[in-house]
Amino acid sequence: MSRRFIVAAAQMGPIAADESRASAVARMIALMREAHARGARLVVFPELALTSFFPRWFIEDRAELARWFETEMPSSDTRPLFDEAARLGVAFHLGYAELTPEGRFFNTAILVDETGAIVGKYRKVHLPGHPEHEPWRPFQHLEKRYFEKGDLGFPVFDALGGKLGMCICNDRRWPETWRMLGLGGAELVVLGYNTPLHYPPAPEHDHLQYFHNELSVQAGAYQNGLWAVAVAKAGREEGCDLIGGSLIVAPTGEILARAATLGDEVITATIDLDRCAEIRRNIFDFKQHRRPEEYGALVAPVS
Ligand SMILES: CSCC[C@@H](NC(N)=O)C(=O)O
Repeated sequence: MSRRFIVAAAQMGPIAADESRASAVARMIALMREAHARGARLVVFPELALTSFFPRWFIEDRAELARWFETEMPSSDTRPLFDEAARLGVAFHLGYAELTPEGRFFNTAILVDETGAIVGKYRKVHLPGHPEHEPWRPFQHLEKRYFEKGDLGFPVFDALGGKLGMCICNDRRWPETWRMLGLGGAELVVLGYNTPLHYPPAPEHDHLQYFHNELSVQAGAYQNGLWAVAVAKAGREEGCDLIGGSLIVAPTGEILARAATLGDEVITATIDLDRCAEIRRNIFDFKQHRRPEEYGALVAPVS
C-alpha cells in the first residue's frame, strides 16, 4: 500500500492576549479547510496554539496562570476543531498548555486522527528559559517556572499508515530528541514552535534564528532518516517578534516547503514514508553502523 500523502503545516500569525480560544479555533478551522482543499491528510498546528505565548509574562497568581491552561481536551471551545477534522477526515496535531486533574502543568501536544479521536500525547521535555522573574529582559521566557518537565518520554504512535512522533519547539534543537524518536522508529516528526527573534542573553545571535531553526530540523530529519513538519506561531505578538519560516523537510534533509509570511498560512508537500529507507538502509542504517557502546557519555549526568 502506498504510504504517500499530503501533509500541511498550518502556520499561525500572532494571537493577542485578549483573543478568545474560540477565535483562535475559528482561525484553525479556516486553515484546516484550506489544507483539506489542497488534499492534506494531516494538518500540523503550532505550540501553544490556542493562546498568546504567555510565558513572556511574569504571572504570580496561580489562578491567573491557570487561565492560560486547558483542563479538558476537547473543551467546548476546541470541540469545533475536532468536529471539523472528523467531518473532513483530516488528522491534526495541536499544541496547548495542559492542566491535569492532579494540578500539574505541562506544555503538551496531541495527535488527533481523522475520526477526531486523540491517539497520541507528548509533553515537552526540554523547557527553555528561566525559573525566576528577570526584570532586565524586555520580555520573560518563564517556561521553566510554569511547566513541569514532560513525563511521557518520546513516544511514537501508529498513524496514517506509518510511525509518527512529536516534539515541541526547544526540543527540536536537541539531537537527543530526534535520536530518541528515530530509535523509536518514527518516520514523521511533527512539532510546533514559538521562537522570539530576539534572544536577550545573546542578542548577537538574533540574526541566526531562522538559520538555527532550519539547521535543527534539517539535521534531525537527515540524521534519523525521517520526515519533519515544523510549524511556527509567527509575527509580532504583544510587542514580541516571533519567527515564521514553518517548513516541511524530507529524510534527505531537503526543505520541500517553507512559509513565506508571518501570518496565518498553509504550506503543503507530498511525503512518502517509504523514502525513509533511502537514508535508514544506507548511511544511517542504525543496526549496521551505529556504535552505542561508545556513547556512554551521552546519558551520563552532567557534571
Ligand atoms: C528561551 S529562547 C528559546 C526559545 C524557544 N522557544 C520555545 N517555545 O521553546 C526555542 O527554542 O525556540
